[in-house]
Amino acid sequence: MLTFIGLGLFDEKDISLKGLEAIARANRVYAEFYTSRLMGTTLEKMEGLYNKKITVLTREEVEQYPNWLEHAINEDVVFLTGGDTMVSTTHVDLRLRAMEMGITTKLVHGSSISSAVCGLTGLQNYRFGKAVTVPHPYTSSRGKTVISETPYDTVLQNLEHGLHTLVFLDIDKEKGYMTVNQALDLLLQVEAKRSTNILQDRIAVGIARAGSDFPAVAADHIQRLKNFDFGAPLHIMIIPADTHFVEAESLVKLAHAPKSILEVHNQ
Ligand SMILES: C[S@@+](CC[C@H](N)C(=O)[O-])C[C@H]1O[C@@H](n2cnc3c(N)ncnc32)[C@H](O)[C@@H]1O
Repeated sequence: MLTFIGLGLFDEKDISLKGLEAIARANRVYAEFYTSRLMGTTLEKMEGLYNKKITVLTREEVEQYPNWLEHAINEDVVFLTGGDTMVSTTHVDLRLRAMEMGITTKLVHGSSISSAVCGLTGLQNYRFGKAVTVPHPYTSSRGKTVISETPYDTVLQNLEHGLHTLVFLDIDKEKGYMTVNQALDLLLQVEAKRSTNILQDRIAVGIARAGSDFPAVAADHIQRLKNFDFGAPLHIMIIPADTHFVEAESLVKLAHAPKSILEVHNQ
C-alpha cells in the first residue's frame, strides 16, 4: 500500500490526524521537499512528532528512478509532500506507476497554498485562471541570461478573460527561494522588452509564510510592491484581474491595498 500524505503549509503540526495515523501504521516513511517546503519546521522536529525515521528523496528518486516503490508491494509505505500532495506537483505520475505495479494507493489531503491564498486575500477561488511558475533566470549555452516569458503571457491571457493569476515562485537548490520582489522584477523586465505597459500600473498581491501565525499579505501597484519587504520565504503572488466589490474591499482591509481600487465600484 502507498499512501500519499499532504503535510499542509508551514510546520509539522499542519498534518491531519488521518495523516498521523497513516504514518503510525507505516513500515517506511519517505518525503520530498523540492516541490514545496514547510519552512516552520525541521526534519528532526517532524521525525520527533511523527515518531518515525523519514527518508528524504531527491527529484530523480521520485520522478526518474523510484526504486523505493517496490517496498509498497508488500509493506505499508507513506510518501509525504508539502501542501496537498497532488496540487501543483507531478505526483499523479508516481501514483499511476504504483498502480501499474499492482500497489493499492490512497491519498490523505493537506491544506494547500492554492486555497490558502483565497482565504488570506479575499479573492474568490472561482475567478482564477491558469496558474504559472516564475522560474529563476538561467544562462544559455551562449552565455546569455534567459528570462522565461511564459509567466508574463499567462498573466496577460488570464487578464483578457477577466481571471486572476496565481503565480508560484521557483524553489531551486542553488538559486534559492524566489521572492515576490524578484518575480515582479522579472515580469517587468519582460514587459520592458515588449515595450508594453500593461502590468506596471496594475495591482499585485504578495503573500509570505501562509499557514504561519505571522503571514505577510500586501497589495499595491506593482512598481511600489516590488520594493516591499515580505520577510522570510516561502513567497507567492497573485495578479488580480478587475475585482468584484467584496474582493476590492477585502484587498483594502486584509492586504492594505490603496483605497483608490474601490473608486471604480463607487461610481
Ligand atoms: C509547486 S507549489 C506546490 C504546492 C503544494 N503542493 C500545495 O498544495 O500547497 C510550491 C510553491 O507554492 C508557494 N508556497 C507553498 N507554500 C507556501 C506558503 N506556506 N506560503 C507562501 N507560499 C507558499 C511557493 O511559491 C512555492 O514555491
